[in-house]
Amino acid sequence: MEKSSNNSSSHVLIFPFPAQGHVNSMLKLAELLSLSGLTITFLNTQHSQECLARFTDIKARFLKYPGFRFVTVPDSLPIDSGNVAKVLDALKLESKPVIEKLLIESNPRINCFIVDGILGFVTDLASELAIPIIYFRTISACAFWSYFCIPDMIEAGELPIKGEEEMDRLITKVPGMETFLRKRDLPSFCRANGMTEPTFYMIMNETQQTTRAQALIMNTFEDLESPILSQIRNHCPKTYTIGPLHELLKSIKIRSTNKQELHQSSNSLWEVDRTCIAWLDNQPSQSVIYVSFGSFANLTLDQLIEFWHGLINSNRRFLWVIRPSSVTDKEGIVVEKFPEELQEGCKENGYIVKWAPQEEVLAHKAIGGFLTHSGWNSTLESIVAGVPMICWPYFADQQTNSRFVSEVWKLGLDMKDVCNRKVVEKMVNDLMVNKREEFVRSAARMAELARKSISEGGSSFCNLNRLIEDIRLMSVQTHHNSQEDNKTSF
Ligand SMILES: O=c1ccn([C@@H]2O[C@H](COP(=O)(O)OP(=O)(O)O[C@H]3O[C@H](CO)[C@@H](O)[C@H](O)[C@H]3O)[C@@H](O)[C@H]2O)c(=O)[nH]1
Ligand SMILES: C[C@H]1CC[C@@H]2C(C(=O)O)=CO[C@@H](O)[C@@H]21
Repeated sequence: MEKSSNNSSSHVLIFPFPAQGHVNSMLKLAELLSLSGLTITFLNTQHSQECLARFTDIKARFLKYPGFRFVTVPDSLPIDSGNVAKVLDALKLESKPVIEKLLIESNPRINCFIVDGILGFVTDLASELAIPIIYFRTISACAFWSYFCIPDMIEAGELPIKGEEEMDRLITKVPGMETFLRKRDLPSFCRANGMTEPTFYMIMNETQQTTRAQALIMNTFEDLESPILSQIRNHCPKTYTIGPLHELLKSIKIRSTNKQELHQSSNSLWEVDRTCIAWLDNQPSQSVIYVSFGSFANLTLDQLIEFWHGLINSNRRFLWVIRPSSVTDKEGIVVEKFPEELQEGCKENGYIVKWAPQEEVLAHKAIGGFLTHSGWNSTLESIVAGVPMICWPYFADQQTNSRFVSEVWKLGLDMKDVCNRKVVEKMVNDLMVNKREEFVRSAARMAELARKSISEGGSSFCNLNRLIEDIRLMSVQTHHNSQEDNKTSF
């Protein structure tokens, strides 16, 4: 990546939705842009910033970039999957004055605003000040495209879904997915109970607003989602695919430091328990299934027990991330202490942590499979590591991602809408033993394509350079505009 001698005037404001999957990928983009010499202001909520400061090396890491600074906005509401629309309203209230001040008063002037694709409320503000805005939607292209087609599905009567018996019916109004996308594979908010919620309308509207942005950034790569990307580009012609971002960042950092090995930095909002790496070191090659449901998903105690029996009955080794406060009883009360017999049963073949160094875990030679909620970062991390998946999608984009993992990319099995010990046991054994060969073959092929896309000359590598060049051009343009403004005001 070339550093420009004329960067000082290129100042980018970056603003993620305050949740792990979003902050993680937008920080990676921020680091890539910093490496190219751009000036970056990264806007976090107080809570995200405090967690990052406590549990990661971000302070030291970003100190290396003289043009980089963090700015915080006051906390809104705590994030959970049940109150997304309310969280957004509160975030809007808290962050708008801070953003307005940054856009008007920053020196050097902000000449590009990269905002999370679900925070479109800043678009009017940016456009009033003639500041170019780029959306970064942190989900897959396939999930984005199904959100985008919701108005067409409603018009055709395919939504709302009328009952459970319709769930396996194919959707006809998402171009490119007619042969495999069932109603149950649409983002969870499209389900009967979700469509009455404000979150459904909020996400549908945010997605439609994407066409107002100057450009769209996606953490994906052309070889993975090219037919869907062609559909998206009919509406958002300037779509930069720059994923898998974590691998692109790693390879550019390795190149720029001339080191073969890189100390893995995390962007975790939880404390990472590294003891699991020592445990993995003592396990046979490809023998362990890694189990993690990301940062939003909560399990009921009944579901936890089904997974637990399924894993133990499979006789496979497992490493399981159980986030603090992520299991509740029938009344919705958090369960922190699990039944004794479950803990006993785990001792022989399992290891449990509250939060793992996931990228490193997936790259470990002992890992042979991933039981995942199909969050987009986890899916990409698994693809890069060549690890096949069992998908148990929890909400949002995950329902669509899991369909692509199983039906389109053939990288694993989809356990959507089922949580039963017999099914868990069977799927774990299918993934790890019975059908292993076919999954490992396609996973290795896709990992190779991912690596190609981020290496020099690859699609994501080139798109990142294009993005950087376009941001530099924006700074020339906004500089010119502000001089014109000054002329008229004098
Ligand atoms: O023990 C753990 C568990 C997870 N992670 C990391 O946390 C991130 C989790 O991201 P993701 O897999 O995308 O899941 P969520 O945190 O649930 O992400 C939210 O944001 C994503 C991006 O928009 C969406 O795709 C998801 O559906 C949404 O739930 C990944 O980078 C993981 O490596 C760890 O480091 N350690
Ligand atoms: C808070 C969730 C609602 C939808 C968001 C999203 C998206 O971009 O559509 C992905 O996953 C979740 O983190 C967000």
